[in-house]
Amino acid sequence: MNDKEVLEALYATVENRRDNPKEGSYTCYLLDKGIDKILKKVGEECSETIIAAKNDDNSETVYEIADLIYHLTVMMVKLGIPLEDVLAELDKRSEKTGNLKKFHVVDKNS
Ligand SMILES: N=c1c2ncn([C@@H]3O[C@H](COP(=O)(O)OP(=O)(O)OP(=O)(O)O)[C@@H](O)[C@H]3O)c2ncn1[C@@H]1O[C@H](COP(=O)(O)O)[C@@H](O)[C@H]1O
Repeated sequence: MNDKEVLEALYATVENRRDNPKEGSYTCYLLDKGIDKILKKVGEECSETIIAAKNDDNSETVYEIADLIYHLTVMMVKLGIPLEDVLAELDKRSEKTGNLKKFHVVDKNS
């Protein structure tokens, strides 16, 4: 899977848990608890990411960023925010500053 597909697969999994609840699923547990619980988890994972980054522990920081992205994805699904909206917003900013050209980045996702 390329980077974009990884995010799309995660988003689709969370939507699937919402539409087809599964016994023992942590995602279902969070979605059932509601938006306040999900936002609390986003806050916690954000703080844990900051602590790991401050400790100069890149492997722990990567782990915490992944936790944060997962909880943000649950939040997006709960709020009905499509992944495409976030990707489009990032893409718009990238076009504005010409990032791909400026840094000679090869866009492997296109
Ligand atoms: N990416 C994740 C992911 N990242 C973190 N977590 C869970 O997030 C939880 C966070 O742990 P914490 O210690 O902070 O929280 P806790 O004390 O267990 O629970 P709380 O009472 O604080 O909510 C752990 O249970 C992790 O397993 C995730 N759970 C699921 N996914 C993805 O969602 C898919 C479906 O998972 P289920 O919904 O569990 O089937 C998985 O295949 C993954 O792709």
